[in-house]
Amino acid sequence: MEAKAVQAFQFSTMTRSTKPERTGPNDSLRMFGGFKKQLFVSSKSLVVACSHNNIPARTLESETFHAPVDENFILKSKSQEIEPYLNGRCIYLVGMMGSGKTTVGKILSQALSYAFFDSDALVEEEVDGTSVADIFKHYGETFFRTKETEILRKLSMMHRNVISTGGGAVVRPINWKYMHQGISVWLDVPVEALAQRITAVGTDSRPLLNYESGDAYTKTFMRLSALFEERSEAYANANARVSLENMVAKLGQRDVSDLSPTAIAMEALEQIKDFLMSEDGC
Ligand SMILES: Nc1ncnc2c1ncn2[C@@H]1O[C@H](COP(=O)(O)OP(=O)(O)O)[C@@H](O)[C@H]1O
Ligand SMILES: O=C(O)C1=C[C@@H](OP(=O)(O)O)[C@@H](O)[C@H](O)C1
Ligand SMILES: [Mg+2]
Repeated sequence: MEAKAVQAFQFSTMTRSTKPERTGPNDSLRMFGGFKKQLFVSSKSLVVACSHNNIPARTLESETFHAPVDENFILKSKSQEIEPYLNGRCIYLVGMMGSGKTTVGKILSQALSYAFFDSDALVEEEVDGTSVADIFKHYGETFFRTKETEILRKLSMMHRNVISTGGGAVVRPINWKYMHQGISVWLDVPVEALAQRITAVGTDSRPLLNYESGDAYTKTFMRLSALFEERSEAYANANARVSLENMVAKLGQRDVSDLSPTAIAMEALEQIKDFLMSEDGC
């Protein structure tokens, strides 16, 4: 797909949330830390009308996940706080299969009014709509990785995108050359939770998980554990890290399964803010 086509693709598929309409006359001052930026926010709920499907939404939806308005209010406020400091740089989500890159990426893109791309989907498009599983089956993993690198090269020339990468993108150093044009965020999810999520939806779409014997969960857990062992150092190259285990401790939640994709998106913005401040030497 030529860069021009990718740009055209961006505009044809871009789903930008429209500017939020604030409600309530009594704006109250609420200091959001970080860049000592004062954000006047309405004391009432924030109605976010998403252009996606032209359905005015009281909540941002990502597939089957709905977040209460207050979570979206905070998400939008945090994104407005850091957006000026991003200077249009792309956000790359990295992490193991099942870590929520695609789900959280869509939510982040809406909050930042960025376009959203899933690198797997772009690879499939590049191979005439062939699924990732069939690309692995008919052309092999090396062919897939070459296409993945080409897609990341083209995306690195664009701005204002949230890009959910495939779980193996971190393995090739050349891919980091492209992802470091933007800001990379590692969604660090315990392998047990990954195995539960992927077992719930099946492993057919993830060809690297179809080798172990045993029941679906055990097979998936064993394979993910082996992959994580190989890759954990590569994921640590990311500029920012969202540790769901740290979130559980910080928020006093019982388990990582209690963390909604929107809450994880908020934490991602928090970690991006910390990275930006470290860049500024704050
Ligand atoms: N925070 C979450 N809590 C529970 N399930 C989640 C969460 N985030 C994603 N999922 C589910 O986990 C599966 C994998 O999510 P996905 O976004 O496809 O991950 P990735 O792109 O990293 O492989 C999907 O079924 C998705 O609905
Ligand atoms: O971890 C991996 O090597 C892969 C992860 C997949 O993407 P998700 O992380 O979105 O499942 C997809 O790129 C392919 O099956 C390879
Ligand atoms: Mg994905």
